[in-house]
Amino acid sequence: MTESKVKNFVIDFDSTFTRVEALDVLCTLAFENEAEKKVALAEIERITNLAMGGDLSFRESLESRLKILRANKNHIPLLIDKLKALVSKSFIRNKAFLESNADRVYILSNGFKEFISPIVKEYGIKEDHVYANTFEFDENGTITGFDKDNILSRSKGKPALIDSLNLEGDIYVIGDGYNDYEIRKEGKANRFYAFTENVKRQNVMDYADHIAPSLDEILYHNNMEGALSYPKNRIKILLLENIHSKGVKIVEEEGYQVEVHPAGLTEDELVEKIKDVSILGIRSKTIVTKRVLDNAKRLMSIGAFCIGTNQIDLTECTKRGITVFNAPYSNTRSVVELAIGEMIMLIRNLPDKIAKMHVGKWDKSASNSFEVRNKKLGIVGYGNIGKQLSVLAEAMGLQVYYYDIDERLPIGNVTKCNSLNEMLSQVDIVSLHVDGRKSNKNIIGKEQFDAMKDGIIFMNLSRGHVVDIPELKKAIESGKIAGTAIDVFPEEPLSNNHEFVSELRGLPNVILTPHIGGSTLEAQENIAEFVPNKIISYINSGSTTNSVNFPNLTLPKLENAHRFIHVHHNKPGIIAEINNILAKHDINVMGQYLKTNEIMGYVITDIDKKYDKDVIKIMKKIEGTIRFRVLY
Ligand SMILES: NC(=O)c1ccc[n+]([C@@H]2O[C@H](COP(=O)([O-])OP(=O)(O)OC[C@H]3O[C@@H](n4cnc5c(N)ncnc54)[C@H](O)[C@@H]3O)[C@@H](O)[C@H]2O)c1
Ligand SMILES: O=C(O)CC[C@@H](O)C(=O)O
Repeated sequence: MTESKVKNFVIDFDSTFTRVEALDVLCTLAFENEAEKKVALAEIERITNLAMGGDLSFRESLESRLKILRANKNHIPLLIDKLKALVSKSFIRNKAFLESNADRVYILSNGFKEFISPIVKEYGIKEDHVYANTFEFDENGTITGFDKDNILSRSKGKPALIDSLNLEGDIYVIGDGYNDYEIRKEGKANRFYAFTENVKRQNVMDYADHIAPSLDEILYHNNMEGALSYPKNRIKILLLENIHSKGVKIVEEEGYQVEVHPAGLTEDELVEKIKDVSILGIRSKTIVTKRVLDNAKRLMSIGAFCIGTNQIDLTECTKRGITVFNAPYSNTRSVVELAIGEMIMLIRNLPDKIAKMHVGKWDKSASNSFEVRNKKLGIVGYGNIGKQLSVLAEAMGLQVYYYDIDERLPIGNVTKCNSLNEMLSQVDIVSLHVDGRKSNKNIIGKEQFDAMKDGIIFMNLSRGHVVDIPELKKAIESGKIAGTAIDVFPEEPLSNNHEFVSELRGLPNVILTPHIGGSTLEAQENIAEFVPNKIISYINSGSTTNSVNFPNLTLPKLENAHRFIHVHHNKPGIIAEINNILAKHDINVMGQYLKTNEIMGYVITDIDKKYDKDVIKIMKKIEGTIRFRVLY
């Protein structure tokens, strides 16, 4: 068929316009007895799938399903109410499109007019554009069958009906079933979109001209203005390092194309993978280098599903207008609880005692075993974790000291120290909670171990590179350190299938844990909810609340406006230039928000719906522009 400018959209109803098969819902209404309902529903679903996959004629499938149903006229209003709440999300979103294109939108269904018409009417679809079967009832109102003369009740009814309509222009069929594809197969449509928002049938997708996970995708594919400036299914998100299923579910429900990988990736692997990725989700193992970012042409945002962001080249992200989000508090408590547990284990000399028990040695003695009460705990890095640790430690009777490079408000009765060595020389237990900045490499080395009291308990649950490991080993072997807990290492295996290699293996009274300070189910679940929601809010509205590298702007919801998002190098005059361009094009500004940091400026301008599209090209050309995006 040749393509014309007039586009007619022929839309299936069950599992396309609505999220469900209407007869399945009718079945749940018609059967009161649960056991019967279950059996009937399973049989109806089986028959529906046979027909939708093209393995059973539609007439046979309809007859069999209605026989099982034994539904009544009274069920129909209830069914309509249920279905109204089950319209597909992208159809609800694009109601305005359906209304304004009512002359070119048709519903073509093997379902029943009695419930389809009242539902689609609310979306502006005309009564005489609805083609479907009609029920037959007996004198008691029981549904006994359907109008056999209706062309749609016959096999290949859909192509025959379209043929009879003699529509002017192109015909684009949108549906989830083989019978929808048949219209194209019979040469009665220009294009068949396999609609997969609700169900995915491989044998239908295989025949499609285009697979459409939403109506937004179809409108975008046809260059038609829908509710979204960019369909979500075109946004690919790559989630690495076993991110909690809750996070995966959130981004799937948002409509993104999701790829999940259980382990971290090497730089080479990531360089390949990142090419078509718009959002990257990682934890602490994946190193996002400049080389990775050079290959990340579509990357808009990175989610660190953890606290630390030292594994990401933040400066390079900022230069490219890529936002980075993390979960700054979600696993704080988990780390603190582990630190408390470990300091008690170590001060009682438990790791060695436990190991002996496992080889049959009974070593009951109090030597080298102490209480933590009244001991002095030194915290290096008095940030979120350091502070929370100090609160719990004080509650257990420890005297807490801290050292931080920045000014930090002491909480409770803690003592602030003016230098690291001053603190190290007086405490019995030291716990590191500094951030992972590069300059923190080996902040604990020979000099610091020498400054410590003999028999100290030493713990690092922050970042591996902050401790000089060979010097730590010497301090353990010399007895300077009586007990050690290390959760983080300069080199960590990429996955559980790789060996853990460290010179700390096998040393006395040493607890080695595989970077699990934040690995509790509570923390992982919190993180998996927090980070995706920040990213989604950024993609949908431009809000950068809690971003690690962008100026933080919390924006109002976009309503009845277009939003221009302009990211630029922080230099004078850009906002004036933006506003001059808008004024020259007679664009009415409804709101404007600006925030800068030392590297970049972030300007959001909400404008009236109608504007000259050329302005987009001009905005992108403003000198110093890093990224420009339009939202509606
Ligand atoms: N083991 C785990 O599983 C796990 C879990 C969560 C967080 N972490 C790590 O724990 C660390 C602390 O996390 P947080 O949420 O408390 O971070 P935070 O940013 O709130 O606190 C870090 C503190 O360290 C201070 N600091 C930085 N360098 C210092 C130095 N050289 N000397 C003294 N103080 C210094 C900072 O000023 C800040 O107050 C981070 O490295 C984080 O990545 C590890
Ligand atoms: O879960 C992880 O991989 C990292 C945990 C921790 O180091 C963090 O930075 O939050």
